[in-house]
Formats: sequence, C-alpha cells, structure tokens
Amino acid sequence: MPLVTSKEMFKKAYKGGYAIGAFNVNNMEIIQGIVEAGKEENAPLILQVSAGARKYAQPVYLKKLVEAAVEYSGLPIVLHLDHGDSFEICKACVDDGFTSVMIDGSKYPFEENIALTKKVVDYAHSKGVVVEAELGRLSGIEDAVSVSERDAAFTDPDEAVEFVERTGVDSLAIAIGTSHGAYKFKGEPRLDFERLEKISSMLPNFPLVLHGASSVPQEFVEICNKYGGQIPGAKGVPEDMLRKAAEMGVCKINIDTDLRLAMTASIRKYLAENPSHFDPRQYLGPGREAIKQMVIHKMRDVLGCSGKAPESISSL
Ligand SMILES: O=C(CO)COP(=O)(O)O
Ligand SMILES: O=C[C@H](O)COP(=O)(O)O
Ligand SMILES: [Zn+2]
Ligand SMILES: [Zn+2]
Repeated sequence: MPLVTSKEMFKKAYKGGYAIGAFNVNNMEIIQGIVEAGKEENAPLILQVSAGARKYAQPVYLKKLVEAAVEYSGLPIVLHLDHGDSFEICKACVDDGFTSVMIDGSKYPFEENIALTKKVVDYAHSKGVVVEAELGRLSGIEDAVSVSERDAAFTDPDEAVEFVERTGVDSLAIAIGTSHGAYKFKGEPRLDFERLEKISSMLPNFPLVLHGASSVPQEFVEICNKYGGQIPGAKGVPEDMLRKAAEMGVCKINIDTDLRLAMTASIRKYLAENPSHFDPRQYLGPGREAIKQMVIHKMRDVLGCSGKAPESISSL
C-alpha cells in the first residue's frame, strides 16, 4: 500500500470518537519506534515532518525512511508537513510526495491567513493532497490574562466557520489553551472546552486538530532530572482532557515533546548507568524502545486508535 491521505482516517475517527496520533519524526530511530508501536497496535499513523526536521535530516532521508516504514509495516501512513509557514514549503512537500501539508498562517491577520491557506489548498487539492490550517494563537489560559485577551488569542467559533468555508481546508488546528513544548501551564492545567464544544457544533463532521498536546509524563521528567537533566516544573495536558477532546471532534492530536522526553530520559539513564559504553546502538536502541512504549501508551490509553488500521483503509 502507498502512503495515504488522512481523509478516510479522519472520517472514521470522527464517527468513532477517537483521534489519530500525529507524531513528529526527525531520524531513523524515532520513525522505527513509532512504526513498531503502530504495528503492534494495528493503528493508523500520521508521521509529521517540521521545517526543522527537514533541515536536520535532509528531506530526501526522511521521505525514504517513511517510505520504508510503509513497506515494512503495511499500515495506512500519512506523510504530513507540520507547520509549513509559506506557500513555497507546502508546494515543495506536495511535489515531493507528501500526502498532507499544514499551512500555518495563524500569525497573520484573518484575511491574510485565508488568502495564504486558500492558495495552498488550491495547489494541494489539484495534486490530491489534503491541507490542515491553523486559526488562533497557541497559549495557556493563564498567559491570556483577561477574558478579552483570551478571546483575542483563542479560536473564534464564527471565524472558524467562515475560514473553513472560504478556504476549503480539510482540517483546522484550533487554540483552546494548549501550547508547544514542555512548559504548558504554570498553575492548574485548563482547556477551554466550552469553546471546543461551540466550534465543533458549528462545524459538524469537520475534523479539528490539537497541537501542543503532549502530556509531559512526570515519571520521564523525573528520570531526566535524576540523570543530569534540568527541566524542573515541566507540565503538560492531562490525558483525560485529550480523551475528552477526541470525543468532541478532535481527530488529530500532535505529539512531539513526549517522544523527546521518553527518548532523552532513556538515553540519559543508559549512559549514566553504563559509563564505559560508547557504541551509539547501545543507547539509541533503548531510546527507540522508549519511543515505542510511549506511542503504544498513547494509542491504547489516550487516543483510542488501537486496532483502527483496517477501518481507516477499508474504503480507500
Ligand atoms: O504540536 C506539536 C507539533 O506540531 C507538538 O506539540 P507538543 O510540544 O505538545 O508535543
Ligand atoms: O510544533 C513543533 C514541533 O514540536 C516540531 O518542532 P521543531 O520545529 O523543533 O522540529
Ligand atoms: Zn504544532
Ligand atoms: Zn500516560
């Protein structure tokens, strides 16, 4: 089976009240860890590549590695550009065989975001590629100090409807209180579920996307810190909130930080406990295994996409 788009995956996920995991990939071990998990769980997969990942690994390496993953696993896999910031990078990825691209025009005024997104949609759709866009600014609820500031930062439901209608985009990333990285909340974690409910009810059957959705599991933060790391106070989105979001129209949940934490915790521990070892396979192996276990946990206990590979390809 070749790479697939996320169309069928999202349809099934929406109906089933679960979400597909979109995992960031940067090298072979990360891809292998994620794909082993997908195989074990028989789950559909979105492998996403950021501009930073393309720069780090070179586009051709990542593309060939993902193609190898498709051949090796037989799973439905989407190759997605994460946070494309220009028409040019989106076009390059479409031309390169990606099956999905994100155009992130969220930093632009509404009309400019619409115009840029529409340009990408027109090009991508003409090549059979699907497009994700973003509306609203990712920030924690406590960062948006007043209600009016929160309204200004988070996705406006009426604007979301207009944006989707005018761009013809296939999915939309929304801002409801999540943010990127390992420091998402200073106080209690909170998401604006009322807003999600409203957006979701005004855009029926339309797949929403949650960025910044790592949970920053404390056991991994502790392992990092115990073995020489310094990431005190790291905090993420509680997993029950992600499960709830998946039942409310969120079909794609982006996870990068948790993979970084799992891999780094395991490598730090390994090297601290085996100071005489210097063969990279000795520590990258456990790093890859830590990614696999993290992704299995997400699929089974958070996203609900375990066992869903067959239905997401059934009518392709
Ligand atoms: O949104 C993401 C990638 O686009 C990743 O979010 P995290 O930093 O929460 O893992
Ligand atoms: O949202 C960003 C992802 O976590 C990718 O991060 P990156 O740009 O450092 O590759
Ligand atoms: Zn993101
Ligand atoms: Zn967990």
